[in-house]
Amino acid sequence: MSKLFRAVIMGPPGSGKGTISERIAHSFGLKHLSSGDFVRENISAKTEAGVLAKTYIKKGLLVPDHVMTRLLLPRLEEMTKCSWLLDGFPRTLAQAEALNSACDLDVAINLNIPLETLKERLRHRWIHPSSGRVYNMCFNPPRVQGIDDITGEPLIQQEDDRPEALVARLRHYKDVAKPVIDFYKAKGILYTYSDTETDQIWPNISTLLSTKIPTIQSDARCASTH
Ligand SMILES: Nc1ccn([C@H]2C[C@H](O)[C@@H](COP(=O)(O)OP(=O)(O)OP(=O)(O)O)O2)c(=O)n1
Ligand SMILES: Nc1nc2c(ncn2[C@@H]2O[C@H](COP(=O)(O)OP(=O)(O)O)[C@@H](O)[C@H]2O)c(=O)[nH]1
Repeated sequence: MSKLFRAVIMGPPGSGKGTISERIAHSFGLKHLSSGDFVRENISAKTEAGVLAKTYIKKGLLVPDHVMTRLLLPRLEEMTKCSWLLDGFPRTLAQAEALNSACDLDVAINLNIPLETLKERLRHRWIHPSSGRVYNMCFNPPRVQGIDDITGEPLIQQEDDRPEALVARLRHYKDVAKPVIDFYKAKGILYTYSDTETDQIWPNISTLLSTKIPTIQSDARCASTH
């Protein structure tokens, strides 16, 4: 009997969610769903939820739960034949509860990375805004400094990746993420990884997923979005 695999990945800004999600998508053929990318797509397409979301993001605020769930859940409901990994959602307990009513998760990956490491990584993070591709000038630099490998377009640094902004973002993250972590712990699906290096964490995540995913038939595997 084929079974679809559903996972979420959580962690503070800079913890490596995007980087690890790409590795998981590539190695296990899951679809990587980035909630940040969904938000950006909706803003560009000027959908009702996108227009609303933009008013919050412009002020540096999180998009309210009802807007995020309105934006995300219909997309998930379309993916009835796909195994997926959701990155950046849920961020709050209300989002986790809404997701729980829509589908059963198999695994919640939680990245627990020291503050100093996060600061250092985000200081060197460069982004290709239209695709969401992420680089790090030390860990995975672009081929040409300041230029996206695929499109040749310029890379940018995000204002809120500055160390001063990061401390406030992290404090907020801890407050809202704690109940979500407890929610998944109580369900028995939480897997927490603590280290300063993605390359140390990755083999452990890969081992975990190898034990969970072989039962999934190949027709339930979907290509990555990137
Ligand atoms: N559950 C979510 C997901 C996203 N967003 C909004 C706020 C973010 O500023 C924006 C982009 O989301 P990303 O996850 O791409 O970006 P961040 O910079 O917040 O995340 P990180 O630094 O963890 O990669 O979308 C939100 O409010 N709630
Ligand atoms: N030095 C270093 N940088 C890393 C490591 N893992 C990820 N990065 C970089 O750190 C930044 C944050 O990673 P990202 O995947 O965007 O994290 P997210 O905010 O949780 O999605 C990016 O610039 C990555 O390229 C690592 O092990 N070491």
